[in-house]
Amino acid sequence: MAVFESTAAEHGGLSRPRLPEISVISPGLDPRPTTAEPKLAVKSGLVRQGSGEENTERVKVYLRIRPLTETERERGEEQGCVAVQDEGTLLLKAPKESQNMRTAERGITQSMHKFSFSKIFGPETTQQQFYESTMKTMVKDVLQGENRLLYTYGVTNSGKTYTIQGSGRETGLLPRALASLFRKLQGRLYGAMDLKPVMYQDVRQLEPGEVRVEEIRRNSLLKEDENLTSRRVGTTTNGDSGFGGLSSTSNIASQLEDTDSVCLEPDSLSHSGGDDLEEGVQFSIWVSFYEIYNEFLYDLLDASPSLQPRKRVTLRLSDDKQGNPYVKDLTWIQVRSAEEAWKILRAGRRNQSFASTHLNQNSSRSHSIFSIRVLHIRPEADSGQAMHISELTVCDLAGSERCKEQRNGERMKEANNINTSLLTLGRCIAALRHNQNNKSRPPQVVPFRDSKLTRVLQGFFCGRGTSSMVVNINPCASIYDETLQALKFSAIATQVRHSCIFSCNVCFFFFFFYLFSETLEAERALIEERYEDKITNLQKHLKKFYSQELKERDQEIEALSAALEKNKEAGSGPTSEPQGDAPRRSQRLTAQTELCKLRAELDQCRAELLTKTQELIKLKMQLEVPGSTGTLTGAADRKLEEGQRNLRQLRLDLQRLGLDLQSGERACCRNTGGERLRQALNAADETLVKQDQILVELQNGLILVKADLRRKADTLAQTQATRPQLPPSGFSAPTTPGSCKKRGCGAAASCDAENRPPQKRPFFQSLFPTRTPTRKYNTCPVEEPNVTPYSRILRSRQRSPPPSPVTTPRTLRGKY
Ligand SMILES: Nc1ncnc2c1ncn2[C@@H]1O[C@H](COP(=O)(O)OP(=O)(O)OP(=O)(O)O)[C@@H](O)[C@H]1O
Repeated sequence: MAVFESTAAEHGGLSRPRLPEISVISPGLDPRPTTAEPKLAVKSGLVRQGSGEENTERVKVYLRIRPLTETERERGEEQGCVAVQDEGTLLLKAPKESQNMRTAERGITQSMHKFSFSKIFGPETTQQQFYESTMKTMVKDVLQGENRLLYTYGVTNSGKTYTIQGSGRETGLLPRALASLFRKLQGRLYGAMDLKPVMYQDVRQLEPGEVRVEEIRRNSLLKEDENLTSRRVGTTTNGDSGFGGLSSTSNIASQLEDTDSVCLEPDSLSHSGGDDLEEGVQFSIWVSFYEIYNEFLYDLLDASPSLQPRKRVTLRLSDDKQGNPYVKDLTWIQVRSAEEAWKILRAGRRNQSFASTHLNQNSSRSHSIFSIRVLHIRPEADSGQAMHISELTVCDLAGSERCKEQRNGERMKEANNINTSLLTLGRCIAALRHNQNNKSRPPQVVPFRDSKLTRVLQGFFCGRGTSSMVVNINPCASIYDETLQALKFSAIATQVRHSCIFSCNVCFFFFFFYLFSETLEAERALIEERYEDKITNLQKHLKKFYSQELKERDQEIEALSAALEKNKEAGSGPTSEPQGDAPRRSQRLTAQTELCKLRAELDQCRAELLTKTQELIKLKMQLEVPGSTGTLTGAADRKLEEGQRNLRQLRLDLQRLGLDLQSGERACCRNTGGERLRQALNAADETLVKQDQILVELQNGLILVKADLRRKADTLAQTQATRPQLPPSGFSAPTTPGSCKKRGCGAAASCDAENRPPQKRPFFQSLFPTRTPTRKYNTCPVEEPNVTPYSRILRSRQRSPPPSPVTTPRTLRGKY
């Protein structure tokens, strides 16, 4: 079965919420310090000036495995899933019931994992041994002016609090560090009352008078701790301190039972005296204690049990003049001995958030941060220049755990916040590692600001100090999967080197870049807002302008439409070129209407022409005279010939009219020849007028001929009367006196002529009907000298009867 070394080398970007299941072996990333790595010159700081990060130490990551309890053994939790291979290598083997084993059986993950650490401490490791290997050096560094951070990380119930604070006589790292610190400072402590408030104010940016307040708090806390210690005897159940119901004094009391004074092994006190301390420097020790609970900061030293229950005051994070974050208004208390500091720690612990979970009856529900500040003072020098501060911070992180296993809503919320802040810590460490290992690539932003925890610890990751990590694990098989995740997280930390000045600058750069980005973002939002306003205004104005324009256009269109309609109504035809389909259609309709009118007129003309033709035919028939009367009818023949010519001419004109009408129709269909149609019609009208004139002339000629003939007939009759003779058979007495009223009595003559063949019909019989000598021929020029035959004919022409419904000849009709 393959074994993989979990170095988390493949840990992706910052956005990946989960650590990779399997990491690839990367020999070049061996996290263990080698002998070739140079040791730092402690005095000169964390890194030597001008040195690169390659010369800096890797972050120390210690692993501590807690022993199984009897109960756990009885439950069968010991399945050999955690095995120490050597001093720095741990092997994890997934137990059967674990999720990891299930996924491994499906071939998704591996069932065995190998991890490397700076040093691994097994279950048999004592508190003293652990202190000696981890924190002892750190205390020494702090006294020499360095800043150090130690934090514990692990699953809940894995021994973090035990490691830091201890239990019973098994005192943890912190009390041992305090004891060691004060032992080393024996005879070098600066008197608290002699410390000028202004000196501390310069560093912490406190208002004058706060130191005095802190003195009062210190005394109050120390007094309360004494009261607590005296009350502790017999106190077992009353766990609520009145601060949110989260503290459990009984548990704390039981933890700290019989530890009224800090109990230390003789070894830890062996390094007494300040051999390594600078000559002439005196020291003042101040402590603070606060917790991060549900992403809120609470001062654990800002409470007195004698006070009534009240709402806890949250602290704010701020940045000092150098851009380093610090907790504003945090209580710092000067302590003069390890015992005093320990008492203050215990008093503060009473305010810490604890709760009972399914894994730990007294589980820390918050990250607690205890800080020791060492003021380096030269009494003979100016206070402002002589003072230097170093810090030792010990952070007991809350344990990571599965949220789903929390049935209580409050516990679930706590677990969520704990896991989120731990995840952010992991992201920060991963980003630091990425930036250190990939210098050619653009640096990633380290998300210190994403959680309160990473923000308060930021300075230690950015060159203001070094950090050491203690990973606590519980070898119980039932929490194997959680342990595996914690170890994967810690594997990333083993890849990180302590940040040098450059990294610090990079971090500050990130910080300022972040701030700058935020400022830019705010400005961008502001500009966007302004421009949105401007755009809105512009849109409003444009809308107004264009609506006005449209309104005016509409009005213009309406006016034009009205004018067009008016023109259409007024115009007799298409006077202008059609524009668009609608006008063209209307012009076509107008032309068709006119065409209909013209057709009607033409029909009327035809009918009249036909009538005239018939009349002419009749006249022709009437004018037909026998050869003996040729001398009398010569003029009539000439007139008749002329009439026939005119008739031909009339036919030709009619033909031309038809053609014109046809072309007019075509022009009308094309909708472009309205004018031509009009001209054609005018021409047709003119033709008709001419024909009328010709007809009138013809009729006049005929009348003249008739009158002439009548006169001659009268003369002939008178001549015959002088010689009595039988009247010719062609003459008959007039039937009625008024039968010849019209046009030379042609109708009466035609009545007789109908029964005879035309060529044999006597011309004069048809022209002169029989009448009495006293005939009432009102058109007689003798009887009516004012009424000439010409004027009568003209009158009759003007009063011509309406055209008879004579059908158009087929030949003509076919043309249309
Ligand atoms: N190295 C050890 N030797 C003996 N007992 C230990 C050791 N480590 C832890 N324990 C015991 O295990 C229990 C759980 O330890 P602790 O409370 O320190 O866990 P924790 O990780 O702080 O839990 P949480 O995160 O829930 O606060 C305690 O009873 C503690 O005394």
